[in-house]
Amino acid sequence: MTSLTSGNAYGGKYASELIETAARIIAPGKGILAADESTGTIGKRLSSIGVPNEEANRRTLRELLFTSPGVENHISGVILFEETLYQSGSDGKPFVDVLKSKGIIPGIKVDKGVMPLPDTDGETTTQGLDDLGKRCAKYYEAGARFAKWRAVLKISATAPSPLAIHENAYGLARYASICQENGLVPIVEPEILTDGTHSIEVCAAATERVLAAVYKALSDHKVLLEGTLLKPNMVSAGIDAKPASTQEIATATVRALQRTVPPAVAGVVFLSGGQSEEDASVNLDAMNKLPGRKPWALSFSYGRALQASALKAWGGKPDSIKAAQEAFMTRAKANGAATIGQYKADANGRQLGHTDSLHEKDYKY
Ligand SMILES: O=C(COP(=O)(O)O)[C@@H](O)[C@H](O)[C@H](O)COP(=O)(O)O
Repeated sequence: MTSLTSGNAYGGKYASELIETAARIIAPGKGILAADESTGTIGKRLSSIGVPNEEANRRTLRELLFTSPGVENHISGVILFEETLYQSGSDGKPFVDVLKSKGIIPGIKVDKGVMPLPDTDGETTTQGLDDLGKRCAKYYEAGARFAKWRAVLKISATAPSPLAIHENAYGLARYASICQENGLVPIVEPEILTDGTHSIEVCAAATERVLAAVYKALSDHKVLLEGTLLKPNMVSAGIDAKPASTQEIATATVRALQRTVPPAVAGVVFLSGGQSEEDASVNLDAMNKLPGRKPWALSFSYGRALQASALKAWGGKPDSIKAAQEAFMTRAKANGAATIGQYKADANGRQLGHTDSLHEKDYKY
């Protein structure tokens, strides 16, 4: 019989392990916590609650998330920033071991941020390929089993331009290939920002063009799709346009995926992209409730939409850690239910602040 890893795809020593890791991450009812904010970004989050951006405070925030009672019931993987991969909790236990002891898979952000593409309308390319193989090998050794690389695209009269689409698609594909050679499941993240006044149809067309280019590039680089995850934006109207309905977002997003993402891809883990916590849950739930062909798991890899209420509830106060953990678990549970189309919208969401927009203009770093 032909093996799963033959054909035009990576079939090296990690092939079966990659397929297994990806399958564990997209277990029904579970998804990914993106806790990979770089030092600058976490600084913004901490300053919003009046907490200084110091290693001890970054550690406390991450520790409260990773040790929330029952976190393993809804979270299958956590994306870490390099500092956190090598950090230990207040009891001296390495965070990697804390996660592994709960059956949660540690992941690592490996991109080094974006650079402008000259002569474009503020478009960018992502950096970090040069020493990536060495870094992936080191991260695997440290316990990471998946990785994340974020390409950032935008919508304007001229964007996403053919140059930005090509450059970012091939950057993602090269990254994915290097990850697989080193045993890490690549999360392929081509994020189209929501900034703008464009309609949902414009976003749908741009998302389809970008995803089609990404899968052509992944094929050219012989990436084993079964050992990858896609982290796309949901298809929606621009932040300054009339908002689309939940049903419109769910339908347009699933249609864009159907048209461009091969069934071999293990799963799709959406980014929240500045949606409110409640919208991120409701939209994911609506996609999973939609009838029609969906050969991949539809799950989450949220940063802001999993952490915003927890951050507020914590406020940097030791006495509020339990309250912060409860707030985090409320969102983790909601999104876990949404992965199987069983989330019931939160009637109290407005009072609790879960419906506040988490959008940040021009979210690059
Ligand atoms: O992709 C992500 C999804 O975040 P989101 O759900 O949109 O808040 C995250 O991993 C972000 O990329 C991460 O929080 C950004 O941190 P920086 O790399 O900007 O510091």
